[in-house]
Amino acid sequence: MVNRIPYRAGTLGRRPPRGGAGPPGRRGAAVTTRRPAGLGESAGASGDTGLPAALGDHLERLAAEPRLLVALDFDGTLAPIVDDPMSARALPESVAAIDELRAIPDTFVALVSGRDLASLDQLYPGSTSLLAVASHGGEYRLGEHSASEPTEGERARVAALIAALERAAASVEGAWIEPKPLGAAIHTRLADPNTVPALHGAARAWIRHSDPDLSERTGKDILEFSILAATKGDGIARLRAHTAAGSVFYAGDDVTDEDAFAALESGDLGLKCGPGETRAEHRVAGPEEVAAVLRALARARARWAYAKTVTK
Ligand SMILES: O=P(O)(O)OC[C@H]1O[C@H](O[C@H]2O[C@H](CO)[C@@H](O)[C@H](O)[C@H]2O)[C@H](O)[C@@H](O)[C@@H]1O
Repeated sequence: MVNRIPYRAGTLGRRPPRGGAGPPGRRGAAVTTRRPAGLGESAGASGDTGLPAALGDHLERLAAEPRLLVALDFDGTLAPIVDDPMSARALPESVAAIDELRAIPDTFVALVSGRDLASLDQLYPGSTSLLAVASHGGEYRLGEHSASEPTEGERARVAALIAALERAAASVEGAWIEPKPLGAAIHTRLADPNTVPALHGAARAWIRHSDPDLSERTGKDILEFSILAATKGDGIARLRAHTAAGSVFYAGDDVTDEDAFAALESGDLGLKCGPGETRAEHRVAGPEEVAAVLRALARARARWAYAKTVTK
């Protein structure tokens, strides 16, 4: 039986099973803390940041942008991947750099996540004072503006989806369902990988038969379905328009972040975190290295802001 213990007080939620449900060696395996090629090496490194020269130069150019948007994926980018999604936390070094950035005039920081807005707010202290795009572009909070609540009909579709996925996951040890306001996700990080294709097949068969208009997304040990087809690329476009930013920095680690990278324009900076195919221009090894990049960007941006005040 799948473990289904409520884990989010006051909202729908499930906690993944604890204690050895997963295949050997899976726990924590996704986090890479290795120094990326070029980071900390002198050859080709940029100034005193230790970053690869191309990345360091690009950060310097971005730092001098009159209006800058820094948009950041949460899981796997700010927060190392963990077994229990509600235990994920952004690295303190990244939070410190974000706080520095958001204090600089004409510098906008946004979280862009597949999580729903409520869970993002629960995990990231101070998130309510940042711009946010959640549910892979389906929910957002841009100052006064936020996405409308799902209608009664949409809620009924989501409830039917959740019930179907829970039925499908019930017999798969280690699999569990994360409900969201606009859909639901099947988590299989703790399941035997051999059991996953049949579970995904059963879910997709129900969707084909019962609600073929649902959109599907894949990610790290996760398969998600939503009543909205919005993407993180839509989120970037919305954020760019809202902030009137001249350039965008975006960092992300997973498949759905590719939609955000695809929405970047000339001069913007895409940073892929970790392995895997990407259309991002730059790459680092993991969340620790993302923190180093954010720190470098915050310092460069602060220098730029200071220089602007003294030359006025
Ligand atoms: O867009 P993101 O902020 O990266 O969110 C993507 C999904 O993140 C969460 O799942 C992932 O992280 C979990 C915690 O590290 C991990 O256990 C899971 O295997 C990953 O897929 C979150 O639970 C999902 O709702 C997000 O869509």
